[in-house]
Amino acid sequence: MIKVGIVGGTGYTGVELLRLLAVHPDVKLTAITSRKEDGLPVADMFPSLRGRVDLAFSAPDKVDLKQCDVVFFATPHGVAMAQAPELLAAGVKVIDLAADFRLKDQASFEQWYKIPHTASHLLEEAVYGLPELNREAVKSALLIANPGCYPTTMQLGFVPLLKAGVIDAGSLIADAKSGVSGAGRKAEIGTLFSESSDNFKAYGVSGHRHTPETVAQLQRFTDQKVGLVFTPHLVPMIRGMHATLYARLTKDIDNAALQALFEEAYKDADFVDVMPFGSHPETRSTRGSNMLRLALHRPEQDGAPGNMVVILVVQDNLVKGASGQAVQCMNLMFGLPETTGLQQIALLP
Ligand SMILES: NC(=O)C1=CN([C@@H]2O[C@H](COP(=O)(O)OP(=O)(O)OC[C@H]3O[C@@H](n4cnc5c(N)ncnc54)[C@H](OP(=O)(O)O)[C@@H]3O)[C@@H](O)[C@H]2O)C=CC1
Ligand SMILES: CC(=O)N[C@@H](CCC(=O)OP(=O)(O)O)C(=O)O
Repeated sequence: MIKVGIVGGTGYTGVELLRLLAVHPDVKLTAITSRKEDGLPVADMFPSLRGRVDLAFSAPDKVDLKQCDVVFFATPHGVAMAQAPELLAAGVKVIDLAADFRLKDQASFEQWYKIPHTASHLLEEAVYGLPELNREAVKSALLIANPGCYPTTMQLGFVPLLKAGVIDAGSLIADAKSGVSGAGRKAEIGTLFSESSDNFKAYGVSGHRHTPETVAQLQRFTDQKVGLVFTPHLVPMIRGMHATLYARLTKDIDNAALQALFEEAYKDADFVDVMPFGSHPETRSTRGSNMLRLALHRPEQDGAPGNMVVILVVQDNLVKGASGQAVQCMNLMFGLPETTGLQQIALLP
């Protein structure tokens, strides 16, 4: 059994890790931290876990995380970088759901996250945990930088086209919407019911920290210089993410060949569903599951196939966009089948 520790067990990605790992056949939950809830049985805070998780939260300084085989950090940016060096030195694998190790460039991290990087010597060794694009590296990783939720949708949507060299990499557009759980469980005015329900707004339009992360990753797949306009929105739903991606075609390619590019790219990907051309994936078709669904469209111009391709991508921000993806990485790091414990079908309605 893999002994698992979770730092930040009371947040949304923390409890999502608990939901998935409590029924994972190869995992023994060993330590779950919370600074505020030290001593409280986990199932007292989350009754959905009654009978499944019999641990109590421990303050981070009261628990020896070095007894674990792997520690997940479901914490704000900056927490994992403080503890990862010691854990790695003790032979413990680390999966950070925050951004501490996502950007290889320290200056870029410090510019976007406004905190000094205190473990920059680990940036090079950290592996970006997007298995569909990085599977072999994930398998041998000791330190995983789990992608942000928006970057997962953008990369899985754009990469097959970039790799094939059929689009202009310099003019990518991503118009994405997230459920409110994407902002975490901490109290904030913007996520109050009366602020976020019956309302719809864009944010971070002039610059969002997921842009440099996504551009850096997309750049791995093309010699062209990547340019991305990314506009995130907050929508009045709890879970779910929908991205509408736009790319300008530079090659003469028909719709069947476009579709074939995606089917080929994801033929071995259990968690990417390439839907029939022209489909309209719904966020609820991924709710609670680790599946990301996408579909291609080619709007007509003057009665002929136009030169823009539109990719619709949906996922659950807390599962494929965070905790499910982190468990997918853990499975690969420990030599398990990638899908272990992640076979849930989405909840409907
Ligand atoms: N929500 C989402 O959809 C996604 C989130 N992420 C990333 O995952 C991480 C966690 O997000 P989320 O679960 O939403 O956040 P939450 O705000 O819901 O939870 C944060 C957790 O971290 C703990 N925590 C806070 N500060 C510290 C600290 N200094 N030391 C130790 N523990 C701390 C909190 O518990 P306590 O205060 O009791 O210690 C709490 O359990 C973030 O970095 C986020 O950016 C990534 C992808 C998607
Ligand atoms: C709705 C909402 O606020 N979403 C968060 C993204 C959450 C996440 O994936 O991001 P990080 O791990 O990079 O912080 C945001 O826009 O910052």
